[in-house]
This record gives sequence, structure tokens and C-alpha cells, in this order.
Amino acid sequence: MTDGFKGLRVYNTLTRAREDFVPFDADNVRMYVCGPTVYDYAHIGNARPAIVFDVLFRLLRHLYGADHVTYVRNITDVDDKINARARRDYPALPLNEAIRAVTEKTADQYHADVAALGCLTPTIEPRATEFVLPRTDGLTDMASLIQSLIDRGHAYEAKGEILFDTESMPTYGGLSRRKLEDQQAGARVAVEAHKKNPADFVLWKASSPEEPGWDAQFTIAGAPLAIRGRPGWHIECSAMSAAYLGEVFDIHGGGLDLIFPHHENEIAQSCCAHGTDRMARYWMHNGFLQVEGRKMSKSEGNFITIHELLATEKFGGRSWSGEVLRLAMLMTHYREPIDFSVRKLEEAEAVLDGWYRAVGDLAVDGGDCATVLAALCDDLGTTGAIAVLHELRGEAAKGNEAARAALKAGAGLLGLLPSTESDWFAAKASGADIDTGAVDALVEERLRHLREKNFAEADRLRDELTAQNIQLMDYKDPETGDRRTRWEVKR
Ligand SMILES: Nc1ncnc2c1ncn2[C@@H]1O[C@H](COP(=O)(O)OP(=O)(O)OP(=O)(O)O)[C@@H](O)[C@H]1O
Ligand SMILES: [Zn+2]
Repeated sequence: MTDGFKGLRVYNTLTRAREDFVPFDADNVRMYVCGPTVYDYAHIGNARPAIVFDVLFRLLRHLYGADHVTYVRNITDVDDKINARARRDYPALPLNEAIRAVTEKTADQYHADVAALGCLTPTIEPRATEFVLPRTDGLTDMASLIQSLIDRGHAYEAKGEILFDTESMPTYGGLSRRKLEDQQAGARVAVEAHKKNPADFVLWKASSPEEPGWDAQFTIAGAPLAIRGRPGWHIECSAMSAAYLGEVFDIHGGGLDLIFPHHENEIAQSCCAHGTDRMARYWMHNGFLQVEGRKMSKSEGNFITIHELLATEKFGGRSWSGEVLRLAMLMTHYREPIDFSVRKLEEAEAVLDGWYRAVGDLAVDGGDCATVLAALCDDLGTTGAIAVLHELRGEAAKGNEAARAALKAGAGLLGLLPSTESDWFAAKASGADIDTGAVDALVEERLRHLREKNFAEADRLRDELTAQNIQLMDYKDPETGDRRTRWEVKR
């Protein structure tokens, strides 16, 4: 067995293959995930990477120990979209204050949203604006990285911009498998006159007096060059990952849309600035959450925010709990597209209801979740893990205590144990004097009558339960298609 290998295998976008996960240092497994640009509410598509990489974070903590994993997810608080929003929403404030108001409010909302989705707080959440200029603590900053790129012959200045010279890097395009020649031949991208090559991208751009800017000092060909400006999109992740994880680290993650150009350009910057042959060993990307076959995105206007799902009745005429949203997301493998629908959320709710009913008062600990773990170790096989939990629920319902404990441990590994204030427990609390065993038995009996087509008897049992203030909801088992019934106490 290779040192540091604990059974986890992951699909690596860099090699387009599933590989054994072997960290550089099993005492400090290091992962970086590109975080949100904080100018507006996050949509449920943005929740996908947050949830997927949270499952990976939990799994790594389980395998290597909670204190042996460093997860960095940045906050992008410098972006022209933020500036535009700040001007629109706070016209009376000076721009810098308006920007701070927008980014703080949006970041707080993002934290509340992802916490409701059961995501742990990453180990470190650096903000881009704190890494623009050299820092007193000496952690890697963007201006110094850009200077290294200039010094090593990978960057040039043109028209107040400092650009990355893609031709200076023979391996440019390795992650996305795009060749520079293809990009030139395609000529879809008009060559901006000041670029040497259409694929060259901005590291630093001058700001007009009204725009936010930092006073950066560069040296090009021995001559000082001061440009009051702001960083390009990609350089922040190269700086913040190096600051906390080093020049080369284990896992870099994000959504599929980031492979090109964002991650390709992060690799170009980091490798060329540090003189390394790679930035991260494993590159992992989640698929899109879609609506009617199209990526949910702000630009398409087909998005629904996490906040709307949790706190309003905009989707399906009701609100949804964080646990339901999380399970609905994990019912599809992370690399596959998900079609987001009310039906999917209803399915997830029915499944969770079954689990929580089986786990009951949660007073079972120390369960063995080896089978769930094995599924997750197969490239985050959450669908396999959920199938295992489904079987455990069946066993637990028959009174198997070991299955009940395993169900609880496995659900915990997926980050799906209900928080004590969740809807399920509120519902339980209000029905504290109800004999749940007796209700379950009547519900089962009614299902039997339905299967045997004794409809009159089934209806009689439903009425009997209604009289006890118990409401029945029939649904189809998502896997077998069998009719099932969920019940709750009417409030
Ligand atoms: N529909 C989606 N499904 C899955 N992941 C997504 C989706 N949309 C964005 N992401 C991911 O969310 C994270 C944050 O991305 P970003 O802030 O660029 O999103 P965005 O600007 O809201 O995207 P868009 O403008 O396309 O809606 C990235 O990792 C990105 O890949
Ligand atoms: Zn990034």
C-alpha cells in the first residue's frame, strides 16, 4: 500500500482518469476550491460545488483526521460586477464604502445559506482584497506573483495592462487540452490589438480615477512602473492558494465551467511564477445544475437563489429545508448534470423522512459506516452511499439496532444528520404524545389494504388517523416505484 493512500479514488480532470488519492503529506491534506464572487445572492447552482466539496472535506477529515485537512475557499470581493452593483445600490456612499457594503452583506448571506445546507466552514476563507499588495506577514500576494512572472519572462506590459504571455509557456492548455494554435486558427476571439496572442490574459489592469484601485509598483526591464489598478480574475486564486497551501498542493476544485479559462490560467500563473511543473495534483470539477437541460446561471435568468428555496414559496409553492436541498443534490453523482425540479426535492424529502423516522431520537452512536465509506471512496459515490443508507433504513425499521446506528453514522458522513431545530424535530416535538409505533402499524396496515385493493378499509384507516390529527401523504418509492406513505402531525 502506498503511503498516505486510504482507499480514496478520485477522477482527475488533469489526466481524465480515476486515480488513487495520495496526498503529499498525510498529516496535512490540502484542498483549494474557488469560492463565490460576492455581489448577489448565490443561486442553487452555486450551491453545488459548496455541497460537493463539503462532502469531500468531510470524507478527507474522516480518513486523515479532522486536524489534518486544510480546506481553503476564497471570497472574491474584487470584480467589476461588484463595482457596478455598489454604484447601483448605494449611490450616496463613496465607492469604496459602497463596495464594502455590497461584499459584506453578500458574504454574510452566502455563509448563512451554505450553513443551512449543512456545509462546514472551510479551514480558511481568505478575501481577495487582502491579498492584492505585499503583506506585512509575508504571505504570497498578487502583486509579488505578477512581479515574479515579469522577472521570469512570462508577462509583459501593454496599454496600462500587464498580460500573461501564453506563448512563453510550452505546456499552456494542458488542463483543458486546448492548443494555442487552435485558438489562433479559430479566430473567434478577436485579437485585441495590444495582445501578442489572443489567449494572453490580464494579470493587472489600470483603474480610472473613479474605479477602485491599488497602488502597485512593478519593475519591468530594470525600470520602475507604478500602475494604480486592480487584479485580473485569475491571479487571486494563484496568490491565495500559495499563501495557505504552498506552491504545489493536493486538490483543486470548482465547477466544470472553471476549467477554461480560469483554472487553466491559474495553473499558468502558478507554475510559471514558482518554476513548478504543476499547481495541484488532483483537479476535480462538479457538473452543472440545470433547468430544462440548460445550465442554471445568472446570465440566462433561469436561476433561483438558495435563500428563495429556504425562505420563500417561490419554487413549487412552498419552502424547502436545507437537508432536502442537500440530499437532492447528492442523489446525482457530482460529475453528472442535475436537472433541478420540484419532483426531485419531493423525492429527497420522502427519503430523508424515512431515514429520520428510522434514526428516531438520534440516541444511537458509534455506528459502523464502512459500507457508506466504501461508496464515497469511489470518486465520491454519493448515489451508492444513499442506496446503502436506504437498505439500512429498511433493516432499522425492522428493529435492527446496528443498522440504525450505521444509518445515523452514514448520514452524518454525508452531512445529513438533521440539526436539532430542523423541521423534522419540530414536527416530532408537536406530536410528542403520539404513539409513533401504533401510527406506523396503522399506516402499514392501510398500505396492505391498498395493495389488496380493499379501498374501503384503507379509507377507514385514513379517517381513523385523521381523527387523531395525523396527516398521510402517499408517494412512490424513488427506487422501486412502490407506493409508500409518510405521515406527520397536523399543526
Ligand atoms: N449551474 C451551475 N451548476 C453547478 N455549478 C455552478 C453553476 N453555476 C455556477 N457554478 C459554480 O459556482 C461557483 C461560483 O461561480 P460563479 O460565482 O462564477 O457563478 P456565477 O457567476 O453565478 O455563474 P453564472 O453567472 O453563470 O450564473 C463556481 O465553482 C461555478 O463553477
Ligand atoms: Zn479560482
